[in-house]
Amino acid sequence: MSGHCHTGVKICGLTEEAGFDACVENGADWIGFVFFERSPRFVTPQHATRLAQRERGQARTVGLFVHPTDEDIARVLEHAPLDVMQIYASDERARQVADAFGLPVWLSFPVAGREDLPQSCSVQRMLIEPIPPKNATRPGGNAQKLDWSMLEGWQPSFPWMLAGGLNVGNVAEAIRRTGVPAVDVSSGVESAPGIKDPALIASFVRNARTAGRA
Ligand SMILES: O=C(O)c1ccccc1N[C@@H]1O[C@H](COP(=O)(O)O)[C@@H](O)[C@H]1O
Repeated sequence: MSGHCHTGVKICGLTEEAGFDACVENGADWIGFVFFERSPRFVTPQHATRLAQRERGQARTVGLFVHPTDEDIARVLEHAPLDVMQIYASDERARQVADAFGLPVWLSFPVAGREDLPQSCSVQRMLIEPIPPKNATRPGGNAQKLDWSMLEGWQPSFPWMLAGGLNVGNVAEAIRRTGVPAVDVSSGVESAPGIKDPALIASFVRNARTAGRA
């Protein structure tokens, strides 16, 4: 399944200038900053701001939060110019965050099977990804792939995005099989945890765009 003219691409977990610039040069739609201290991609709000102040092209910035308090979010927004907040939280808490901060919110939504897929979306977008492994130290960014067969024929009426274990070699197949309108990647475009590889970013964006047009 496909037929989209533009598959949205988010590159998540930028920590350094070369990776950030590669996102911009290759036309990524969203650039993600991880505000979760136990991640190898963690950045302070000040560091994210310094990166975001570089040329941003068409890209918008996404701040990733894991079960944040309002204070956690406010502390980041004091410095970092975010366009979107991606959060790991309950549906109700995500709605509260959207109301409190007036920014678009994407809700990370881990699923194990087709029966877990959301029926509705009370924020701006649902980010569908796998449930993390039992011993994982973070809820995402584990290079773990979802079983895409559960998404075949799924056509929700709300915006969604696919994350988890995507890379240069499999993103086109993921888009073709699921018809997903936007994809999100972190580990798959890295040379080491937290360090993005500009050449992999270029190939990932190109492969996603080509598949979306097919
Ligand atoms: O990237 C992280 O370190 C991270 C930490 C905590 C929560 C989420 C995190 N990443 C998100 O998970 C997806 C999938 O990552 P991957 O491509 O499988 O490595 C990533 O795009 C982030 O949105």
